[in-house]
Amino acid sequence: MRAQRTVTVLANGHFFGESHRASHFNLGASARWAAVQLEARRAFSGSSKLGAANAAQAALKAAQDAAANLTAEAVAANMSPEEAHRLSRVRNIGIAAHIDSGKTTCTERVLFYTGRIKAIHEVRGRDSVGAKMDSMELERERGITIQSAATFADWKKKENGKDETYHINLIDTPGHIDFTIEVERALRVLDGAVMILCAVSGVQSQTITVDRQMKRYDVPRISFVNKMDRMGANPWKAVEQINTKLKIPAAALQVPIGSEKEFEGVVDLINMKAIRNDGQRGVIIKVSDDIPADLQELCEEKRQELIEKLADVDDEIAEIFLDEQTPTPEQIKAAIRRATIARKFTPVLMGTALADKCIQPMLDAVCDYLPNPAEVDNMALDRSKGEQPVQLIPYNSLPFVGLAFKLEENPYGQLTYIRVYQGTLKKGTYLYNSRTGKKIRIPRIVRMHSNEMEDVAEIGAGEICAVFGVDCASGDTFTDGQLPYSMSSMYVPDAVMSLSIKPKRSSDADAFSKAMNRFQREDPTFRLHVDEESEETIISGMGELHLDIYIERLRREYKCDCETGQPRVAYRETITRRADYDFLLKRQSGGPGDFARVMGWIEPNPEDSEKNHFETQVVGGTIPDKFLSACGKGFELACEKGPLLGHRVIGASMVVNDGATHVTDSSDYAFSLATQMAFRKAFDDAGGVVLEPLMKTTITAPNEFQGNILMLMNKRGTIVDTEIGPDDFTLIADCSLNAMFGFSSHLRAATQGKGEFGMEFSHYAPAPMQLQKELVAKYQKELEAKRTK
Ligand SMILES: Nc1nc2c(ncn2[C@@H]2O[C@H](COP(=O)(O)OP(=O)(O)OP(=O)(O)O)[C@@H](O)[C@H]2O)c(=O)[nH]1
Repeated sequence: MRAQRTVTVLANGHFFGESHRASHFNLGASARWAAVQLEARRAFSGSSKLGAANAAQAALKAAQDAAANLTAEAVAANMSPEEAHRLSRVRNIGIAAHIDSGKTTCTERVLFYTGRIKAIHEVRGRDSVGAKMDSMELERERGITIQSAATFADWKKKENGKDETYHINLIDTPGHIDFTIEVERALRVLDGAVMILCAVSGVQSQTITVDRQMKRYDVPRISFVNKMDRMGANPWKAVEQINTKLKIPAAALQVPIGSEKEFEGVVDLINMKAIRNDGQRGVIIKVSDDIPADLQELCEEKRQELIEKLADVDDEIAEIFLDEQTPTPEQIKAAIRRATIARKFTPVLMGTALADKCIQPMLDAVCDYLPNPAEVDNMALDRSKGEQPVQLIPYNSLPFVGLAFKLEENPYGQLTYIRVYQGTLKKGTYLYNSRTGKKIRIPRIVRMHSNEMEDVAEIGAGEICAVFGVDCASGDTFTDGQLPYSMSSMYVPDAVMSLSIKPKRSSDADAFSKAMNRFQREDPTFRLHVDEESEETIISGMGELHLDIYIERLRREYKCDCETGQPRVAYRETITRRADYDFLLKRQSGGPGDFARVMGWIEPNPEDSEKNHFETQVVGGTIPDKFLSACGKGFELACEKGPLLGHRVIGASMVVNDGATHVTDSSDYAFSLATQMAFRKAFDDAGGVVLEPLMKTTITAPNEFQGNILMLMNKRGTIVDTEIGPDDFTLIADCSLNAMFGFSSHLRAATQGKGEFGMEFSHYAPAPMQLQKELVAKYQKELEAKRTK
């Protein structure tokens, strides 16, 4: 008999909750959709008029079955006119970009032009008020966004001579990689995004990270080149880099009128009109035929480029192009919309938020080219059918399905942000948490406007809101109890660094634990554990800034000063060659003993250097199946705490192919333990090494500091790339995290405070031999001290 089993242990980052949302299913059909509508209608009229609960249940089930594998396209194409109209005016969007690109400054203009705020305040502005969306004291002080903030606004837009109002739910996200979870969860629930780029710097390191995140969640985007007023602004470089570095077909929809300080406005290439801002803070948009003569040729050329780019990604434009015809503005707009929603293209707009120019056309583009909630595939997993994906339909009348994507505590209590995917959320009704099965009442629903709230009685399908008094975890799915659905959640990257922490005063212990509970609940990338050996409390997170902010928040919000230890790196351990093992566990101590023999080999996992792999190839039943799963568990346990440093083992493969049992003394426990011991013993023979995280580090500073920075970096890592711009230069290097502790103060000193840097986990690589030796010796000494204690 041959028993074979495979266990895969995720090593680096994981999806929080269940599997990732499915993207596109091609089985959509009008007939199916008609069935959904018919059955859903029957279900609801049946339950209300006839009280025929069973019939309604059956009809609902039929609707659910018909909804399985339906595409968003089919849903949108067959929607009732009222629902279709309601949804066509809803946009759920996020603003994401590299640090300091102007996300918050842009959002401030969006809020002003939509009438949500009465005056504009700047990030780090002289009036010391700060931008609306940076509501946390720390954000205003440091001029950075730490938490994503949600708001909503109504944008009035002229369409065919009529005013049309669009309801925009907007999330402003942080740019620093340390707060990347905020971007992950925002993109998980949003239907579209505005990717902002700096007109001088173009695509930067964090733009690449944000791009990866947008791709992970299949989020369509428009691009906005901001800071057109800056010296050296060059939108064409940004367009080219989106095409080449991000590999997304992109073309500008506009050409700038004037440049740098003289930047006046843009020429809209679709309608060939000049657009300029006028009035106080640019509230008035003037559209005219007044295109400067010296721009005419460039506009023709760039319009042609746009059409050619569209012809590459859109069949209709391709046909027109091949027929040597010129598409109409309507045809161009429709093609941009189709291609953007299909994520085959990103239209590029430009302007300057700080100088109040060209933000309104960007808002128009959000409405014109980003999808409404019915145009996006939003899948749930039907647990009653082995987690078969099923399309959620943003109909108000269907049973409720929503995802809690963010938790936040505010002075009024625990706030849970929910994206409503299907059905209506009503105040006072009950919902079920699909993970815990718990029934909860919704006492209060609010729409968030940064840190302010507006109470509402209900929220329709496709919208975003926050609810009070709901006990749940980030990423939980809620239903009204009728549907056995759960939704995939967001990707949570692994922590890269940690430090020990304790309150300075023992009287602050309560406040400390309260704060820690809250931070962990709100932020899945912030973790806390008590080290078994040292009994210290260890916090871990995405970087120095991330942990710094929490320590500062402890001090400000909980009045709890803390002592912290040296930052520690999240090392990993791995093996470099194959080693065979034959391990016998035989213990007798009076009563029943422990007996297990396991044989096989360990080797580097050839499939994936960051994942572990377990396999059994036992022939003839020398180890029965039930003990083999205990061996698998033993392997997982052994990998959690590596033999060298007690850090996690990654990239190891273990095969058990033979062994022996004892009639009375063999047990799950004995086999699990024997496997752990066998693994530890073989680890040395298999060339065990310590791995350290290498960080992709990007440093930008004015050109005059190039020499200083090169000197700083020579000692710290391998320089991968340098880029010299008109004012600033950028250096990209692979650095060990160890070498980067305290780097911000060195950089400040070397650049008179004008340099900036960002770090992102890149990969694990063997630590220098000397460091490995020191670390192992220190760990063994600690173990020894503990043994003799
Ligand atoms: N010259 C110029 N500066 C701008 C423009 N937009 C924003 N800024 C400035 O750029 C800096 C960063 O702006 P923010 O809006 O905080 O950028 P952000 O992308 O939200 O920043 P993080 O969330 O911390 O990554 C601020 O000093 C702004 O005043 C612009 O159009 N032109």
